[in-house]
This record gives sequence, C-alpha cells and structure tokens, in this order.
Amino acid sequence: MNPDLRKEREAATFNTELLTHILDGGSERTRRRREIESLVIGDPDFCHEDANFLSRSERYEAAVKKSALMIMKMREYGISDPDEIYYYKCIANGSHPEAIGLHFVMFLPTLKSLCTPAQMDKWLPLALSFQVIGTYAQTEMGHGTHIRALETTATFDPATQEFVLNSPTVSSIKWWPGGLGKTSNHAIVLAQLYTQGQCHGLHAFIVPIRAMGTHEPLPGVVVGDIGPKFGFDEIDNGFLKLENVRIPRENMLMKYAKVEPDGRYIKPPSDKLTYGTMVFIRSMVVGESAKAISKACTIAIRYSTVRRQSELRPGEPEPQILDYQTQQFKLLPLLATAYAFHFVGQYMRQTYLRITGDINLGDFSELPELHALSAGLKAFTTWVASAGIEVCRMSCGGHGYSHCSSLPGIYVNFTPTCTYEGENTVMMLQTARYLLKSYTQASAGQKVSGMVSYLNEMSQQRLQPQQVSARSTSVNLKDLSSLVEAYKIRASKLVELAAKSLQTELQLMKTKEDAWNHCSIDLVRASDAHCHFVIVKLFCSKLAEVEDTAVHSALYSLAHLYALHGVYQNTGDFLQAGLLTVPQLTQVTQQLKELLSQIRPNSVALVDAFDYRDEMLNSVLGRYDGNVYDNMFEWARKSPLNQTEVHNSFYKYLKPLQSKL
Ligand SMILES: CCCCCCCC/C=C\CCCCCCCCCCCCCCCC(=O)SCCNC(=O)CCNC(=O)[C@H](O)C(C)(C)COP(=O)(O)OP(=O)(O)OC[C@H]1O[C@@H](n2cnc3c(N)ncnc32)[C@H](O)[C@@H]1OP(=O)(O)O
Ligand SMILES: Cc1cc2nc3c(=O)[nH]c(=O)nc-3n(C[C@H](O)[C@H](O)[C@H](O)COP(=O)(O)OP(=O)(O)OC[C@H]3O[C@@H](n4cnc5c(N)ncnc54)[C@H](O)[C@@H]3O)c2cc1C
Repeated sequence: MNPDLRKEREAATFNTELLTHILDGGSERTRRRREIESLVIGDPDFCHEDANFLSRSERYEAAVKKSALMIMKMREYGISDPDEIYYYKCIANGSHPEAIGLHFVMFLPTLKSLCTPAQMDKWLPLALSFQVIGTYAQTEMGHGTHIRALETTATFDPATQEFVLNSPTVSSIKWWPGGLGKTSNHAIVLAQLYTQGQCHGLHAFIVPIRAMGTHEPLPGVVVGDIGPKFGFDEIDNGFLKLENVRIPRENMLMKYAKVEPDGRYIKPPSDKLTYGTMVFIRSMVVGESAKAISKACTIAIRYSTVRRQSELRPGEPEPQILDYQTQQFKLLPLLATAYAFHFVGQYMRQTYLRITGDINLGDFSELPELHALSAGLKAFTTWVASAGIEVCRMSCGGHGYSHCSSLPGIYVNFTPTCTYEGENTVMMLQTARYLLKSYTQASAGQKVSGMVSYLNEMSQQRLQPQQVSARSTSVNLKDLSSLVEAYKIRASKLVELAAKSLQTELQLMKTKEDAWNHCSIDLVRASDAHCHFVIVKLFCSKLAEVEDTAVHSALYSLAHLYALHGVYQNTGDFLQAGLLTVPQLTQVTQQLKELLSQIRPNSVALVDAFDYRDEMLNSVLGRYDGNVYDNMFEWARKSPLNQTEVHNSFYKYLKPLQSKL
C-alpha cells in the first residue's frame, strides 16, 4: 500500500463502511452487491486481455463473448432480480458498454410496457431465451430529435393481415440503434402507421431482421454497422433500410393503440405512451451520471494523493498534488456532485417505478411530471458529469491522457448520454414547457403539485403583497437550509423571467413557435435552475436520514459545498434575484475555501466509500493500493508496439529512407 494513501485512510473522521451502506441503501444490500461482484472477480472466464490493446472488431467480439458468458453465468447462479443483474453486469463491463445492452435496456422494457398479454406470451419467452435478440430502432439518418417527422412507414394491408414496412428515402434509413449492425435478429421499429389511407403517427412494431438460426439478413432488409465512433467501440450501432418488409398484424405492439383486422384504428389513452421506454432510460441515466462521475473522482482523487509535484514550501518534500488549493477546487466540488447525483439517481428511480406503477393501473395524471423531471435531470446530470470527467482527466496531468488511467474511456463512453435518449438542450426545453405550463396554472390560482409546487408560493406572494421586512433577504451562506431556499427562489424567478420573456416575444406579433425559439435561452436557463434546486433539495433531505454523527457531518460538508459551489458558478442569477449582495461575493469564496479544507482530509475515504473494486475501475492511476508507477511501467510494456524490439516499419520505410538520403 502506498504510504500516502494509507495515511489518508487512517486520518478519515468517519467510518467508510457505514457510508457505503448508506449509498447502497442498507448493509444487507452492500453485502449482497459484494457477493455478486465476487462472482465475477473470482471467475477466471472474465480475466481477459486489456481492451485498450485490441482492434475495434476484436473489442466487439470480446464484448459479445462477455455478454454470452454473463447470461450463462447468471442463469447458473440464479441471478434474476433486475438490481442484481445490474450489479453483476457493472463489474463485468467496467466502464464499457455491453454488446447486447440494448436488448436488456430497451427491447425488453418496450415489450413489457407495450405488449398485449397475448403478445407478451409470444415474445417474452423468446427474448428471455435469446432466441430473439432485439434492439430499439427509432432514430433515422435525417431525424433523431423530432420523432414526429420520422419517415419509416408501416402500411396495413387488410388483404394479407400484414403491415408493409418501408424506408422511402435515404434520410429515412434507421441509423444509430445499438446492436443493430451485427448482433440483433429483431428490432422494435418506430414507424408512421398508415391504415385505411390515414396516417396515425408513430407506433412500435416488432420486425424480424435476420433469420433465426442462420442470422442472415431477411429479404428486403439492408442492415449493417455504421462504422467507428468517438467511443462505444464494443457496440455495433447500425443502419437499417426496409424495402417492402411484411410483418403480421400481430407484430404491432398493441397494448394501447390497436389496428383491427378490418383496418380500423383504435386510439391509445395517450399518444405519449409510445415514448415510455425513453422515459425509462432517461430516469435511469441520472444514476449512471452519478456512477461515471464517482468513478472519475475516485481515480483522480486517489492519484492526487499519491502524486507529488513541485514545491509548496522551499526545501520541503514535494507535496501531494491534492494539497494545492486549485486541485481541491477542481476535484472536491465534483466529489460533492457525485454524492448529490447518487441520491438524486435513487430518487429518480423510485419516482419512475412509482409513477409507472400508477400508469399500469390506468392513472396517467403524473406522466407529465415524470417526463419533465426525467428529461431535465437526465440533461442536467449528464452535462455536468461529462464536463466533470474531463476535469478529472486533466487534473491527472499527462498520465490522465493515457488509457491506463481509464479516464479517456470513461469520457468517450459516457459523453453520448448528452445526446442519446433525447439531446440535452431539447430535453431542457421539454422541462421548460412543463415549467411554463405550471407557472401559468399557479398564476391563475390553480394549485400545482410535485417538484414545481414552489410556484404556488410565488403566486401567493403576488396576491398578498408582503411587508418589506417579511420579504426574502439575502442568503445565509453558512446555512444549508437557507441555501436550499435561495435555490428555490432563484428557480421561481427564472421561470417567471422566461414566462415574461415569452410574453414579450408574443407581443411582438411573432407566432407562438417563433416566440418560443426567441426566448429558448431563457427557457433552458429556467430548466437548469429548476433541476439545480431539485438536486440541492434532495441532497439536503437525504441528510435527515443519516444517523451516524461522523458520517452526517462529512455528508453535510459535501452538501454544503455542492450548494455553495453552485452559487459561485451562478452568482449572476443569485445577484439578479436579490438573494446575494456584492459584498457577499468574497464571503462565498471564503466559505468555499473553508469547506475545501474541511473536506480535504476525508477525500480518500469519501471516494473509498463508493466501493469500486480495482477490476471495475481498471485504472492504474486509481488503484486502491496506490502503486501507480510500477504498474504504469508494466502496463506500457504490454503495448502491442512493444511486441518486437524493432518495429516492422523501420525495415519498410525508415531504413530505405536512410539509405536514399
Ligand atoms: C421495465 C421496467 C423495469 C424497471 C427495473 C428498474 C430497476 C433497474 C435496475 C437497473 C437498470 C439499469 C438500467 C440502466 C440504464 C442505463 C442506460 C445506459 C445505456 C443506454 C443505451 C441507450 C442508447 C440510446 C438509445 C436511444 O437514443 S433511443 C432514441 C432516443 N430518442 C429520443 O430520445 C428522441 C427525443 N425526442 C423526443 O422525445 C420527442 O420528439 C420530443 C422532443 C419530446 C418532442 O416530442 P413531440 O414532438 O411528440 O412532442 P411535443 O409536441 O414537443 O409535445 C407534445 C406533448 O407531449 C409531451 N411529451 C413529449 N414527450 C413525452 C414523453 N416521453 N412522455 C410524456 N409526455 C411527453 C410534451 O411535454 C407535450 O406536452 P404538453 O402538455 O406541453 O402538450
Ligand atoms: C452512442 C449513441 C447511441 C445511440 N443509440 C440509439 C439507439 O439505440 N436507438 C435509436 O433509435 N437511436 C440511438 N441513438 C440516436 C440518438 O437517440 C439521437 O442521436 C439523439 O436523439 C439526438 O438526435 P439527433 O442526432 O437527430 O440530433 P439533432 O436533433 O440533429 O441535434 C443537433 C443539434 O440541434 C439542436 N436541436 C435540434 N432540435 C432542436 C430544438 N427543437 N430546439 C433547439 N435545438 C434543437 C440540438 O440541441 C443539437 O445541438 C444513439 C446515438 C448515439 C450517439
């Protein structure tokens, strides 16, 4: 064990294990998670070559092999609970995406949410036994965001009781679906439904694309891989062109919308139910943001205590780089963010399960809140985490740029979350739509509920003007509950500002849509402030559940840092809302510095509490034992370029060049 890391751990003021239990949701869950993780770590079948040294094709093959192995092993161990499957996969996949991930995260959930009982009886056993391997094919070359404009058609032919699927243009070719290129034999295809000469909008269809058994593309199906990308090397994101592909009527997912044998169309209770799987993934991605940023922080913080550089005091040994205030300022707010997102991820997951439970019972009343919250929090957390991973990488200096740190891999595999499952700006605008609707309702005296209920207070204040002395004064920077209140007021002011901006634009005789576009910066800003408030509030509420005083105190400092750092980054908003005064600005920095000093001694324990095994981080810089340099040398020696002392290119190009000049 590196002595610096040992000292850090010995100096921690709280019991790391207790905090791990809180993160997991109880000691029993920690025990079971570790038990499952050990099944992977102790398994020689999962000891494989470092993926960094493989070609893309080799990486894809290794990932498919791993997926197949995981399925077999989980069956053998009787692991079937979704959370347990998730633990197992997290350790086996590390920071890499899973080759048949789309089958699990989108194909199966779409079947579960949109199949009739009869369809479920047919497709679920096939999908669970992997006779059917599926993907989710929605995005086309021409449209990803504006899905109402998708061009793929599914036309009902009552004579044969079939739908005929077509990609009528080049831009309508399905593009991007994961696992489509080579792995899947079926796709859930989102297409415009035509029946009795009328278009009824987007609906989901199960389309066989490859023959079961031979895996050859079926007639009329043109399918393949879209080529190398920024990351996602393990995934065969694919294209799909459909040329008069016929599927039985029963292959339209008909839990809500239906086409009768005579071609009559039966409307669903809400046309947004087709979008359910996207809401599911957005809700779950919030927790993925926490995971990505907590891994990056673990690597960067452990390395920053092992790495010694430069001179702090003349004549003294080089300090640990984490002792530089600037290094703390880069990393500790991100550590606080990781904790905040973890708790928000848990909340989002519970909220998703609760509201979809109600939806399954026919109560759709909270669907708009779920959509707005999942869209906004998905965008907010993935943006912050993505930028944060880059900060972590750069905070490791040159070694952060090496794949041995794992940070480049974490970044390239995480950053597409800002784009997929709804491009982030577009998602923020969806949240804004809900905020403005809620604002209008609250302004009209109607009560709004859920996370936007603070808008009721704003309208009450307008109806009953308060005495000057009773109005909100500036924030108390040392008090977390005062900061939560400040975030709430900031959010309500920015929602109001966006609403007024929209009204102004509307008065300029623009169309509603033009007016919306002309104030969309204000709208995104309002959504951002709303999400920020939700996160600060949820982090703060979590503290009330923590009984152990030492752990509570460590978490309180983190929550305080998270909230205060947000004020520092958005001083303009807080000044504009009258929540902060100019003289307070220096206090914000002063208070931040105090918090950095308070958290610094616990920083290693705080990342240890995430409990990532080395096998999961796969980072030389982030090793638990801190033995970075020996292992970095060993890792580099494995580079394929080092397989021979003299590389082929010397004989082919350099030697002839030397002989010519
Ligand atoms: C089965 C459940 C099991 C539960 C088990 C739980 C336990 C699990 C444990 C572990 C699981 C771990 C899972 C981990 C998952 C990690 C994921 C990581 C890997 C994932 C890899 C994924 C790859 C990516 C896949 C994709 O990208 S698929 C393609 C995604 N595409 C998009 O997202 C497109 C974005 N565009 C849109 O969504 C829409 O076009 C739009 C922008 C929203 C606009 O839509 P539209 O034009 O139709 O609407 P508007 O006119 O703008 O609005 C009309 C009204 O409708 C409302 N609206 C819009 N969308 C929705 C919605 N989805 N739901 C509800 N309401 C919606 C809108 O607000 C408007 O309302 P109004 O009242 O204002 O009129
Ligand atoms: C790694 C990866 C995996 C994917 N996997 C799948 C999959 O499995 N299945 C699938 O169907 N799809 C998948 N996708 C596609 C993905 O869902 C889309 O790329 C995504 O929805 C964004 O759509 P787009 O590419 O059309 O972006 P665009 O909409 O073209 O976005 C480009 C820019 O335009 C802006 N913009 C667009 N519309 C608006 C608006 N209304 N207001 C303001 N700004 C706007 C955006 O903010 C953005 O800055 C995947 C993508 C990636 C990168």
